[in-house]
Amino acid sequence: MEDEDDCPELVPISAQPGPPAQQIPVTIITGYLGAGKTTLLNFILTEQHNKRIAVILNEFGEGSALEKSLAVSQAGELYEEWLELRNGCLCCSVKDNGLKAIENLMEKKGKFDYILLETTGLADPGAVASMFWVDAELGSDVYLDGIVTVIDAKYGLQQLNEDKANGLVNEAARQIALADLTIINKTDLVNKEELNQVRDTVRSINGLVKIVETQRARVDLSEVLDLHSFDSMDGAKLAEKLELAKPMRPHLDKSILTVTFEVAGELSEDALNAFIQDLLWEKKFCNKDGEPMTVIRLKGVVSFVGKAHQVMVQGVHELYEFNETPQLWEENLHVNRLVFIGRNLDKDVLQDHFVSTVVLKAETP
Ligand SMILES: Nc1nc2c(ncn2[C@@H]2O[C@H](COP(=O)(O)OP(=O)(O)OP(=O)(O)O)[C@@H](O)[C@H]2O)c(=O)[nH]1
Ligand SMILES: [Zn+2]
Repeated sequence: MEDEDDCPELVPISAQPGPPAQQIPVTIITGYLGAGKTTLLNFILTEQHNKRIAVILNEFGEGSALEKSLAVSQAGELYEEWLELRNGCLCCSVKDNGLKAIENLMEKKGKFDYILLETTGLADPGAVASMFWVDAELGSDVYLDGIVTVIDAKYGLQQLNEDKANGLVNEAARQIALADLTIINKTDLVNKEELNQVRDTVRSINGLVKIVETQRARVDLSEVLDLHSFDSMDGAKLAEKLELAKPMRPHLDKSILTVTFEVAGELSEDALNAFIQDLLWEKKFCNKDGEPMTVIRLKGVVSFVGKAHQVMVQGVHELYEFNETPQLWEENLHVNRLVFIGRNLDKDVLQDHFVSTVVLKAETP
């Protein structure tokens, strides 16, 4: 990790619990082509609310120098601003230009309360998410609040089932895997059975995700904004969410699924770092068929030896961090809860390895 050539994004970061008060939340809105992302953004922008919401639309065309429209809404009124992105790709340019532009704009126009960022239908929201996540830790004005994935009730299943060449992960499934909230939209186009199937499939991929169902993406704003999915406020909710994540049979071939386990005891922080790095970076773990495990999203609440407070684990692709939460452990009740969303995951392999290498002081609950 001292190696300058290493990608700096791979360095684990420890930070203070919760977002600093002055930071502005960013919610990433993703979803396959035509699912209803723009419909959702337009709905949010024109709804009456007391927030000044800025929207970044990532719908760029060809070419190098680009201007992007930045819609800002306040109390149902829309303003439009332009921000310049030099490279065609939002992922590469937003870090330098996009955030700068947002900061400049806020200097001119006053602070926004909220930023929504729509990614293109085929984008990997993980790439965009990790960028904001790291930047927030570097003292940026913004922090990542959550990833919202819109799925088409009628065509979503088909999109999730599409096989990708070379064993690549299907984008639609990846978007569901990373989601903190999934909006199943266009429920007017399906019957109850079809809707159940979509819901079950979403749940089988991502055992933690919150699901809402909409027509024309009309959703209660409180369901979408301020999810706090990446800060320590999420830790307390994890036990609750795990109740949802009952083991489900995968619906799709080679599909992404959720694996969770609970292990009582206190952990070695170094060993957990090694375990996660072997899993995320080195891809050392394989399932029983010898296929390497790929983790797309990782969450957990863990107990480190000598730490009275619960520690939240968060991971997106190869980036992860530990955050100490304000929550204290009860004596002899250190229940470590871990959630992995990804491909070729085998619970027994993961749990056995975790128990034998990471747990320092075991407990029998
Ligand atoms: N029947 C029906 N159509 C909808 C609903 N929501 C959105 N649409 C339509 O679906 C189409 C696609 O919606 P968009 O909001 O543009 O989808 P998007 O995800 O932003 O699409 P891209 O940016 O092209 O990936 C539009 O014609 C919408 O009017 C719905 O609930 N029911
Ligand atoms: Zn759109």
